[in-house]
This record gives sequence, structure tokens and C-alpha cells, in this order.
Amino acid sequence: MTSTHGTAPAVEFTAAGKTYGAVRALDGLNVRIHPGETVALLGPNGAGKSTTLDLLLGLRNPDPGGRVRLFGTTPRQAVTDGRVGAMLQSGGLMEGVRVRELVALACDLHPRGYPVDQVLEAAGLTGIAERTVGKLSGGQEQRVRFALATAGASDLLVLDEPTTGMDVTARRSFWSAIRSQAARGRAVLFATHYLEEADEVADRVLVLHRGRLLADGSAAEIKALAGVRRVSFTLEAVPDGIREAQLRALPGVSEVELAGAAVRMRSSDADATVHALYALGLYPRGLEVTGLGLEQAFVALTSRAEQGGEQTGERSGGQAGEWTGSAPSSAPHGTTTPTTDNAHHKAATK
Ligand SMILES: Nc1ncnc2c1ncn2[C@@H]1O[C@H](COP(=O)(O)OP(=O)(O)OP(=O)(O)O)[C@@H](O)[C@H]1O
Repeated sequence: MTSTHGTAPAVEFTAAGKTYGAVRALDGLNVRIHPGETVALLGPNGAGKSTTLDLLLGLRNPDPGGRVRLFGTTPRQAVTDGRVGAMLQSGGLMEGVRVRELVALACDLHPRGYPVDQVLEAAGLTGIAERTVGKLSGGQEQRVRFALATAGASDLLVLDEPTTGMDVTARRSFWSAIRSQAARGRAVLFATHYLEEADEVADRVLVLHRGRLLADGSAAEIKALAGVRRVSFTLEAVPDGIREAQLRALPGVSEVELAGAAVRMRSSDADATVHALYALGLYPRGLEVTGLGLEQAFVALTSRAEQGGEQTGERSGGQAGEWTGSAPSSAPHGTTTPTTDNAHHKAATK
């Protein structure tokens, strides 16, 4: 996958901050996204996702000292040049017109617009092209928004909670359409609360927390970074006096669930937990140590940050999977990491 537009990153945030009154919504974000990458933006409510997308689209300006560039130019210029397609949560659709008319208008207005039938087909709207927009279901409206975002040959797609309201089938075809966009070399950035979508679709996951980048890596790297594992087993005989509190006190254990003889625990140091189990005189049967899903890793990372163990997720400019300590890296992400190659590989094999 190569960019036909030189070597400038699709997206480049440099020390980008945004303050609303007393609220520091975005706190010195350094991030680069390259053509062909599909990137998920995750974060709890209020983490700064919408602010990030607003800055990216030129709807707001970063505070002085910060900078946002798309393809080496300003967001506004990139939008004017038709290089950005966006699907936002806010903003109503024109209700009185037919689906085809609305999509045709977007195709006409785009500097590199596609034929309307092609766009309708790709968005799964051919069968409802003659319906009035105001009479569509929520999921159908989302598909219209997607069609508007892909009405022309944009180089970057920005999607805010794109599948909200879509049923399972619509979601599946939506993501398959997005994959084919990425396979054509487009950069895709989407904010979502559906972590399984981020896990399945994204080459790279950015986790925002209180306006700072908490983690930046593949879903596998984020899961590993959370460092928490599930330890499950059954106890053949529970020795007298062994109670949940004792299991909870084992090294690394943060959570214990007991259901009869079945025990499930979460541990940040599974080896130490298991050794200590034996030391307690317990003999676990069917012992399993498994990794967490992205959702659980996300919860572990963000709650750890809430409790004050926050670290920034900006890579140190060295190898993928390296994470800086508490001091933010001065080098923007992506200068030397292999993320782009990885993204290209994935895009090519999807
Ligand atoms: N126009 C505004 N004026 C004042 N504060 C704002 C404004 N927009 C956002 N904020 C605040 O900035 C912070 C980040 O908000 P933002 O909407 O970017 O978060 P988010 O990650 O998109 O949240 P959500 O998942 O709830 O949509 C929040 O504390 C929010 O209350």
C-alpha cells in the first residue's frame, strides 16, 4: 500500500491541546496516522475523543503552541480539497429529500466525486434509494451518513461512533466497506465505544484518558500492556478457613469470583498468584491462565489511570510496544515505529 500523495502523514497532531474554560479537554497530543492505517480512538466519556476529531476536521483550533496537520496542510485546506470524508454523530440530515438525491448532491459537490450508484451500492442503500430521508430508521440514517462520507475519493475517513444504531448485519457490511476503503490506501480513524469492533477492525488503537494518550499500539499490544490475566481453577477440597478475602490477598489479585468450588480471579502477576496458591496449601485443578479481551484491558488501563498510576502511551520513538514512563515523549509518535509497515501488511492481507 503506497500513498500517491507523497510522504506527509495523513494526520499529524503535534503537542495539540484544547482547553474549554477550566477543562483541559486535550492535553498535548502527539500522534501520527499514515495512509492505509485503520485506527480506533477509544476512551471513557469525556476523554477527549470528540475534541480530537473536531481539531482534526478544523471545526476547532488547537490552543496556541499545538498544531494539527492533514497531509502536510491545514485541516480546513484538506477538507476543502476533498481529502477528508467525515461521518459525525452530530448534524441532522436533510429530511425532505430522497436518499438518492442527497447522496447525488454529495457526489456532485465532492472535488473527486464518485458516480452516485456506486456510492449507494457500497453503502447498502440501493434498495432504499428512493425513500425519503426523514422516514429512515436510525441504522439506515447511519448508512446514509456513511454514503455522504464516501461520496468521493477522500484520502482520510473520520468516523465518530459510526455503527451506533446499526444491526449486526448492517455493522458487518459497514466494516467490510471500511476495509475496502483502507485497502485502497485510505487512512481511517474511528471513535467507538464498541471495543470488539476496535479489536476486529483496527490496525492500531489509541486510548485517550483525560485528554492524554494513555496507550497507542495494536489491540494485542494494548492487551499485553494492561498486563492483567484471568486465573481460573476449581478446588477439589476447600480447606477450612480459606475465604475469599485470603484469595483476594494473594499477590497481583484484583478480583475474585467464587461459585462453589470454581474460582475465577484477575491478576497482574499470574505466576506469583499461582505460586502463592500452592503455598496456601490449595491444589487448583483445571488451572487456566488466559489473557484479557480488549474491553477488559481497556477497563484495567483506564481504571489504573483513574487511581493515579497513569503513564502516557506515546511510544518512545524506538520500537513498537515500548512505552514511555510518566514523562511525555517530545517526539511525535510514528517517526520511527514500524506501525505503518504493520498497517500496510494488515491492509494488504485483509
Ligand atoms: N464546548 C465545550 N465547552 C466546555 N467543555 C467542553 C466542551 N466540549 C467538550 N467539553 C469537555 O471537554 C472534555 C472532553 O470532551 P469530549 O466531548 O471531547 O470527550 P469524548 O471523549 O468525546 O466524550 P464522550 O465519549 O462522552 O462523547 C469533557 O470534560 C467535556 O465536558
